[in-house]
Amino acid sequence: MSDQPILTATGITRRFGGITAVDQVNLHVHEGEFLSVIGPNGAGKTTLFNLISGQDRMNGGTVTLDGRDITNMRPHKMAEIGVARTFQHGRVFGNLTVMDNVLVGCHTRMKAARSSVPVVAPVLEILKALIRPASVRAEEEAMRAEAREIIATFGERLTPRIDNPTYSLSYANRRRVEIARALALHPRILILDEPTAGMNESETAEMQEIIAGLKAEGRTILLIEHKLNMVMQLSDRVMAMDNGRVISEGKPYEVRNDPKVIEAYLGHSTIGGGRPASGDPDEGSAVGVARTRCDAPVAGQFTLAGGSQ
Ligand SMILES: Nc1ncnc2c1ncn2[C@@H]1O[C@H](COP(=O)(O)OP(=O)(O)OP(=O)(O)O)[C@@H](O)[C@H]1O
Repeated sequence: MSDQPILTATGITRRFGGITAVDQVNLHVHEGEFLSVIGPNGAGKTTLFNLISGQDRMNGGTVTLDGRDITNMRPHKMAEIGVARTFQHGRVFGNLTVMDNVLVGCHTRMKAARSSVPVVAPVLEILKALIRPASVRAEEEAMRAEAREIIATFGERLTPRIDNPTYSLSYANRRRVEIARALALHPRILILDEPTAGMNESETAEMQEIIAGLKAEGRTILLIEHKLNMVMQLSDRVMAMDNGRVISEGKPYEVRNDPKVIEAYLGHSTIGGGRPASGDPDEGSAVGVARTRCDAPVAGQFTLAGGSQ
């Protein structure tokens, strides 16, 4: 792992009306590091990832990638420079085939490498598409070969369905396609938002194996995940959030055993989501909405997940 972080987020803040969903959060990830972000529902994890990857605009703070300021950069530009992400509920192009979804990732990468001279570059692109010289055909074939290789990472789940439209796939398979498309970007950093949400036990185990494989390749990965066993096994470092703030950070077992983290999962009975913008912690309760914790870790998972290393 290198000394310099690839990605650094400093003082990230996002308010929604009176709620501070992400409050002065600092985060850094080193090359080849696997960082997981955990926390109860409404802690601000997805909002934080949305801000880092350009899906949402922050009220304050900065993000740098390889030292370059990418604060509030548009998502397609983020993708071009190697910030690839998947979404909590999975997003694929339903009418495109598995292959074409993955090719979208490849094309984004190629586009980033091409000239962006106004007028001239688009005209050249159109001419090449019409004439299709040998170099273009070779490039397309190379991209298809690469896409097939990436799809093969998911074994027999996707390869037999490579020419099927993704709307016809199972939910789990659509999530696999989403990761395949992200990998086609050759990302500097791969951001996974609950990649196993809605999956059964065996699908979860399979996905964990694939993510472990990506980690073994030395990829830099940011993960949000409620399944703590998975977090414990995959992560180099864990950051726990609650009410928009980082409440604990460190080795997986340190964070898991941190009383503040246990309290965050067990101690709250009400939620307004983020910490009230006024800073008054009692105001959150005033919203008076029951905390939805359908897939949040429960007490048992803290003790089940590997004792007290
Ligand atoms: N677009 C939005 N408009 C208003 N409030 C929002 C918006 N997005 C998020 N929030 C609020 O911000 C807070 C943090 O939400 P966020 O989805 O980031 O939490 P989370 O930790 O990812 O939760 P979960 O684990 O349930 O996905 C919540 O109170 C949520 O209701």
